[in-house]
Amino acid sequence: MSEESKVLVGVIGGSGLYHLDNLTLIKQVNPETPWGFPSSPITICALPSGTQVAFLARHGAGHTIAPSAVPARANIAALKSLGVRAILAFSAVGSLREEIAPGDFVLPSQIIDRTKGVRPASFFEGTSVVAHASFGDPFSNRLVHWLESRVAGVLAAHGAGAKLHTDKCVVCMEGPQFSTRAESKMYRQWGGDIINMSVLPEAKLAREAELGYALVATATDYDSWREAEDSVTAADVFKVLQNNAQLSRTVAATILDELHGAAEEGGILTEQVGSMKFSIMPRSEKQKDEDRHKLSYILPTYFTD
Ligand SMILES: CSC[C@H]1O[C@H](OP(=O)(O)O)[C@H](O)[C@@H]1O
Ligand SMILES: Nc1ncnc2[nH]cnc12
Repeated sequence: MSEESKVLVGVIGGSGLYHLDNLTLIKQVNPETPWGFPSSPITICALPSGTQVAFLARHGAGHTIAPSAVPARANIAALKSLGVRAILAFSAVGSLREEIAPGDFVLPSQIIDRTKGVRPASFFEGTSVVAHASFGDPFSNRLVHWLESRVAGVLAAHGAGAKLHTDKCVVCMEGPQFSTRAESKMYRQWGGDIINMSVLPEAKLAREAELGYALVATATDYDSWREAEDSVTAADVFKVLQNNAQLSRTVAATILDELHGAAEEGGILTEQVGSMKFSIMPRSEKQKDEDRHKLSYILPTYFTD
């Protein structure tokens, strides 16, 4: 692949976002990774400038994969295998705060994990290699900061009143059922601002693969904490999903070129590179060659003999 045709940015589309706009299809690829196939074939497409990006639908092109069954390891590994350095992940979320209205965008900076251990959450799981990734800042701070003014600009121009909220905390629940009212209120007390079923283990796996990762969340509902209101239903979510997805496409179409071009600037795309160096327990003869080979798929720097 020539320097110009590198695919540096990957986009993961969530509920309602199954394609991007204004792109020319280059090809579809479906890499079989050591963790299986991704949710759907990955579309490599070109922006009008020629810049290429990779797009992957988290729940499959026809939304056939439930949040607990998303093959997140294969998704992240497949994007990494294409040369992607950073991922913009879109997600439909419930709001746990009055000021975050349906239709608003959120760039969270923290996560509370309420998944139930049923999702494979590490590339090292089941191998003879042990690693403890640093996850205190679960998103790539510089990338998130870079996005703030760009997303705000798009919302000001095209958002019809949609606001951008930053420095918020996303609760990731297991689902597929929505939360009880008691849980929804508890998450607010814990400091949660928005809630979804998808950011984990995606963000953890991106970190293990040394990829930049930011979540662009769009609020669809007020979950179930408001006493006087009905609790959230999927129908409530669907009502705003299409609008949110269209605005997300506008965000992507507006910023992807500049983001790709920013690859060399201040490590916006590469701030996680090197982060696993001190997370992997030192090599020992007890580590199996086959496991090291498997891990070389995502971390060739550390696992190529
Ligand atoms: C359709 S409502 C619940 C569903 O929507 C969100 O999906 P995504 O994050 O992929 O946009 C949420 O996480 C749940 O999976
Ligand atoms: N209320 C909610 N809870 C969990 N995930 C969601 N995705 C959209 N709305 C949600």
